[in-house]
Amino acid sequence: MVVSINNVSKRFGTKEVLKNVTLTIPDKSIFGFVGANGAGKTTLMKCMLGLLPLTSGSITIAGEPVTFGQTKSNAHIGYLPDVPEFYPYYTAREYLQLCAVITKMPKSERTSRIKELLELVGLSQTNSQIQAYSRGMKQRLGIAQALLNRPKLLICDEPTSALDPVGRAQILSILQAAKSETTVFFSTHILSDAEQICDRVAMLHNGTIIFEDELSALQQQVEHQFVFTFVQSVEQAQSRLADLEYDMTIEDGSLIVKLSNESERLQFMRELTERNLVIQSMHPHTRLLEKVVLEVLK
Ligand SMILES: Nc1ncnc2c1ncn2[C@@H]1O[C@H](COP(=O)(O)OP(=O)(O)OP(=O)(O)O)[C@@H](O)[C@H]1O
Repeated sequence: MVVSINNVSKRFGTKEVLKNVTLTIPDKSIFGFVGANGAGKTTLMKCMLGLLPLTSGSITIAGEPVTFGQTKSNAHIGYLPDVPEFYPYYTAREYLQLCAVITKMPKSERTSRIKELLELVGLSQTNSQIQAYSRGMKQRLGIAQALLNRPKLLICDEPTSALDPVGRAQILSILQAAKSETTVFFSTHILSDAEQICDRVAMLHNGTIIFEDELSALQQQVEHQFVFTFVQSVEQAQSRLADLEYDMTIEDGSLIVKLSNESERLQFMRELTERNLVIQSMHPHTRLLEKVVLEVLK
């Protein structure tokens, strides 16, 4: 386990922001840390970086206990804050060269590591100064900087939140590629981002972890579920199908039906035709985290 968070609580005055949080993060995985704004995600990340003292509990990173202030454990961490700051008049290459000097990277490694990282984040062909960068480009440079010294853990605070869909997709694919050399821990309030790349997901709600699981285990919960909308109202459709023994529920104006195999799906289509129900749309259920979250919070 690269990270072990044991019973961590954090209070600001009388306000308890983290309540007995326990999490372990396996090596070389992508761990999605999901929660609404204000849930306490940044607070936990700052605790992992030794930037905030814990009220109680303990955290270990790569076997090293985290202490408040100058913590040795930070030697194993690369960190991308939600709004990374750079020297605006440098190019990406110059900036990474400066970081390599500051962090005392051996000279013999610098050129090849910087080349490798610029390629990873798609900035190898960009020679403009950072001041001309889009938000997405700055986030990508931030990832390159965080990965420079081959950390065992990459922590990213809401790396996709401020980006358009293309920028978000680029960041997600970079994080996925980074997994071959490090463990990625990233926070987000965008459930579909976590769903796309995470091996494991934990959800923080009001300072408490309300679920934590392998994404594949969550996926099983919605496997074989299909979402139908009809020309008729969903209530009408449900009542016309009421005599059949399908597992059906209504969600947001759609009918969710469990159809476990091809013959069940074909039979269901026949039933729809026989009952004069006209399909407007049909697709597999994919919003699984949203569904799990709604169920947990019910
Ligand atoms: N230094 C502080 N003093 C007092 N309260 C704080 C402090 N830092 C954070 N908080 C409070 O703790 C709660 C959790 O904040 P935090 O920034 O950890 O949430 P978050 O999940 O990262 O949300 P966001 O996505 O909006 O950043 C918020 O109510 C915030 O106001």
